Amino acid sequence: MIKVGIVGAAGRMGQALIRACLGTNGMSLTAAVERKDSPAVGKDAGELTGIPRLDLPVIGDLRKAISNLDVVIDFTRPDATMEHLAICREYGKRIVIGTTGFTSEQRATIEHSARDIPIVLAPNMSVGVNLCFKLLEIAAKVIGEQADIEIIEAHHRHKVDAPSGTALRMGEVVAAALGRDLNECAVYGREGYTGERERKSIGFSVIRAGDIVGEHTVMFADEGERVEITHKASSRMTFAKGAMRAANWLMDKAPGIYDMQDVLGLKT
Ligand SMILES: NC(=O)C1=CN([C@@H]2O[C@H](COP(=O)(O)OP(=O)(O)OC[C@H]3O[C@@H](n4cnc5c(N)ncnc54)[C@H](OP(=O)(O)O)[C@@H]3O)[C@@H](O)[C@H]2O)C=CC1
Ligand SMILES: O=C(O)C1=N[C@H](C(=O)O)C[C@H](O)C1
Repeated sequence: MIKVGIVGAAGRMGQALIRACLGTNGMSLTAAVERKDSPAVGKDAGELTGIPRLDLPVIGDLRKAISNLDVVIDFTRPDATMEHLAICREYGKRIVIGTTGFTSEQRATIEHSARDIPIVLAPNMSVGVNLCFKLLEIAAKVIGEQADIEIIEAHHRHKVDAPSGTALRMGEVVAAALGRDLNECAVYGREGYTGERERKSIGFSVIRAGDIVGEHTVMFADEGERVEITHKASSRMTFAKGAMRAANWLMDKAPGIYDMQDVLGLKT
């Protein structure tokens, strides 16, 4: 059995991850971790998730469990993930990171840590979104040069980072396929007297509303026609199952940084 520790256990994703872990053959939920002052600490991980008792109390410090884990799954906040990553590195443990919103310095630290431990880092663990990344590469190569490219994403009212990690990755995929640098061509929202659209810009629009789980559209708009590639998640279980797949895949991997394209065998 693969011994799994879930950090951010009381969160929206944490609860889905607990259910996904319990439903995955060969995986054993060994630790459920929250921040140390969370009201969830001490509560039963099953009851917290709305399922029967697991007799596994939520703990407030990953260090208390790390020696007994094979892999840590972290969907929390960037600063918290950096702390958990440091603990995994110290103890030589694998980590699957689903958190989004890292600064470029934090990303560099994650990449540096991958010299010592195997890491899956992916802004979206659903199969469908990862398939969309491949479709976007094709679309960008076929019509990207002449089309105006706009990325629109919508998420629930509680989401704290924008644009979503997935939308940013979509932008990176499209920009790379066209030989552009996203840092130079991205336009994040428009307001006031903007002037005409820059030909080679990639625009981002963000919606935060209600309980939307996660929706992404990339629009390639030419004159006379447009192509839209859209993904709509209707349940967080799609991300949670992807994270279990990533954790299982990571078990025999050497230290390094991997993403869901590696896990799903989509790298060309
Ligand atoms: N890669 C993917 O496929 C997906 C990625 N995500 C990303 O996952 C992250 C979490 O999303 P979501 O579950 O909706 O957010 P939530 O706010 O619901 O959950 C985050 C949890 O992490 C907890 N937390 C914060 N700090 C710590 C800490 N130091 N130690 C342990 N736990 C901590 C929070 O506790 P508290 O609330 O008490 O602060 C909270 O329970 C986001 O970055 C989101 O973008 C989401 C879905 C899919
Ligand atoms: O915060 C969320 O909910 C989600 N975050 C991820 C992102 O930022 O891309 C993935 C998913 O869309 C849900």
